[in-house]
Amino acid sequence: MVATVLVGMLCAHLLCFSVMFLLISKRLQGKKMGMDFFAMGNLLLGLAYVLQLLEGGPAWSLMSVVNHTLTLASPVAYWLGAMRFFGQPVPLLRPLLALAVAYSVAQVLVQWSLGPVARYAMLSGMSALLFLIMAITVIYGVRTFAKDLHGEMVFFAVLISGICVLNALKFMKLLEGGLDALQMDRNFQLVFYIYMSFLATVLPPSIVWLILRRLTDELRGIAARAPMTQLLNRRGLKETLQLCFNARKTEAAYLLMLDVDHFKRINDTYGHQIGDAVLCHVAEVLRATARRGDLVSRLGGEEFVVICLDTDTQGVLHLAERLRLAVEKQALRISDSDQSLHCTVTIGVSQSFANKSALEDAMQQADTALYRGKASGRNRVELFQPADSHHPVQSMSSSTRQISPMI
Ligand SMILES: Nc1nc2c(ncn2[C@@H]2O[C@H](COP(=O)(O)OP(=O)(O)OP(=O)(O)O)[C@@H](O)[C@H]2O)c(=O)[nH]1
Repeated sequence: MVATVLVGMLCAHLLCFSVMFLLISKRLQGKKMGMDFFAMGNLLLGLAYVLQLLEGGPAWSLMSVVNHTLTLASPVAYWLGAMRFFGQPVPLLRPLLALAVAYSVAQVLVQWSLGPVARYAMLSGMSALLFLIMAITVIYGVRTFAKDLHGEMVFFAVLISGICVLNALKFMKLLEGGLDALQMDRNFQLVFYIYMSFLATVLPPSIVWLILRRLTDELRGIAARAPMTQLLNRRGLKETLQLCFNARKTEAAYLLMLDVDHFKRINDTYGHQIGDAVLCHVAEVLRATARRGDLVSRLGGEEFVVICLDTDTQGVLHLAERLRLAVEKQALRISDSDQSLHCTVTIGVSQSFANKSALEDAMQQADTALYRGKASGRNRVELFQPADSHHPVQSMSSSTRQISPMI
């Protein structure tokens, strides 16, 4: 009786969460992250338990063959769903149909040649094997494809190992005690159903949590980047810098402010579309030339900021010169024409700073040095000098800046 109630509740859980997964997958539209596959996994397992309730006990019937096939197909659907979640474009229906046909034929052959115990043992053995492979893959994922989901993956590995062990025990009990081991109210079967009910309650919210994490990470990524260049924006720069200082990855940082020279002329001569292409080109050159770990951002207009971590004054001046040279040397080919467009940048470099609250000061310093560079002829690197604070270089509006030909 207790076991029947447990299995009944298990069915209700599985089928309700199947509908919920389906609704979420519809809501996610194009990028379903495997939710439709998880819905299918829950549906197959839910139907398998419905058939088990209808059967009552071990029997050789079409219903039993279908029940076993559905039971084995559901972890395969979860498995494929997990692959989808991690971005693999795997199909669902064809593998499931192939499995259903192959496993149904295998059941008939095993029942006919080895008897009913062997057929039930085959289901437990195959399930244990599937869950073992799943647990190993999840543990492998902690170190490779799912590094960012470390805690969640360990949690899944523990849960999957539990069901793997229970299926292995069932396999052995069947070999030792025959079909009697499957009586629903036996202690082992009760433990089995309690664990399955626990999984059916805990796993779906955990999967929804994974989806939520992916979505919020994506939203945070979108909010932290400028759409045109895909570089960090001001908000993204501040957040990433804070993370670097929090993780104590860096003791001190330098801020480089880069401004495209005579950018207004580029816009006026070639139009805003080419102006935008120049900004994307400069962004790409900066991204490719900066060191791994340096933070490259566009704050707006034709101004870029690079934050260099783990270096000293000599190192940052060297890097700034490398960036300046890279922009000067790499021309942008204008599409639909043989022309290529050269541009240059002027770079102001701040003094070193060691926490996020000093960021605004560092920007001010780099800005002051940048304007000194503009006043001194552009296409150059200028380091902020403490004396600049006493005799600040006047910020020049575009109308008072010296304009020299550059294209
Ligand atoms: N195409 C394009 N133009 C932009 C964008 N943001 C700002 N601008 C233009 O960039 C130009 C900046 O010009 P100025 O600030 O006068 O500076 P400049 O011509 O680069 O001269 P210097 O900085 O003194 O060398 C302005 O004409 C802005 O309209 C953008 O996203 N795309």
